[in-house]
Amino acid sequence: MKILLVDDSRAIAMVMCARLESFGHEVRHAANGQAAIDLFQAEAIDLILMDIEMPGMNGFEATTRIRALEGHEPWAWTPIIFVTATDTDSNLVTAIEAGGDDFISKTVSEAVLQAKMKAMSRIAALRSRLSQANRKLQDQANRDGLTGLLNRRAMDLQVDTLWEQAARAGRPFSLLMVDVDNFKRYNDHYGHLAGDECLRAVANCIDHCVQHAHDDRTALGAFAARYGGEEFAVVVPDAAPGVHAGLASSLVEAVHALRIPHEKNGDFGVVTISIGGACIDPTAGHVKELFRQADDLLYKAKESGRNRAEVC
Ligand SMILES: Nc1nc2c(ncn2[C@@H]2O[C@H](COP(=O)(O)OP(=O)(O)OP(=O)(O)O)[C@@H](O)[C@H]2O)c(=O)[nH]1
Repeated sequence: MKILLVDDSRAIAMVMCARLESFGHEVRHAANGQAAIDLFQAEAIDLILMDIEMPGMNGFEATTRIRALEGHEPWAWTPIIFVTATDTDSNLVTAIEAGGDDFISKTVSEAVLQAKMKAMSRIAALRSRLSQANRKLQDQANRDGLTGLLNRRAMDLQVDTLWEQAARAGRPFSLLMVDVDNFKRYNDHYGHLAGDECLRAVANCIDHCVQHAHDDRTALGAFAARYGGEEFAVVVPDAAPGVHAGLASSLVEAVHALRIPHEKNGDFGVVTISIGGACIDPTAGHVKELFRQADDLLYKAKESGRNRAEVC
């Protein structure tokens, strides 16, 4: 384990370091609370042994601050054991209240010190596995099972946040509604499984283009989501004028260029998409208005012959 030892006494720290290193641990030493926080932020620490009385920031305050830092990351938790010369009841209570997990005396025997750390590292490992599993679950809950894009629920949540940010910054907000053309006929002709495969390929193509626009900074922060069925949404939260129109055209071209056969898609002969795109000033309208405008324009793109984008 990488252990952060926080103690203002150089002599005690040297003895402790030697003991811990003899158990096979890697030790970092901080001489006060602030130095401990700096080291905690700079390195991946597995366990903290925290002194209480120190000049400047004491161990209780350092612990409270470390817990606050961990609060920004769901499920983050580093075991903190207070090590003190005065193991009074009130010190113990304050230590636990500050976010500490255990309390040992500076004169603790080697066997007890080693056993305590073993127990804490076991809990920390369990917690870390739980945290990974939760992150994975959270990610799965946000993704559409077929295409791997963000699902509608996750998109709605992101749009709410990004919309408010754009309103505060006075930036325009764009949305593209993307729909696969004559997709019912595709399913009817090639079968539902082939339809699934086709949706995956189209989603992948859209995602790739949008990611590219994000990476080359023409549409920073843009992302694609599966809106439902054979419909996708592309959110462009920070677009310079005309960016959403350019992105819409490139999506139409890119999906056409996939050349996925679709005999029942009019004269096109391949899978195509239609797009309705809108851009509005968030301070002057409601997000529902953005979706309504994009939907109306998607309808217009369908009416005008499909395989095209209608954008305002
Ligand atoms: N294979 C497959 N089909 C889906 C999925 N979700 C929706 N669909 C199908 O998508 C089709 C959409 O049909 P419509 O809404 O009539 O639209 P369309 O045939 O694409 O016609 P236009 O939009 O007017 O070009 C329906 O047949 C749905 O069953 C899916 O996950 N997999």
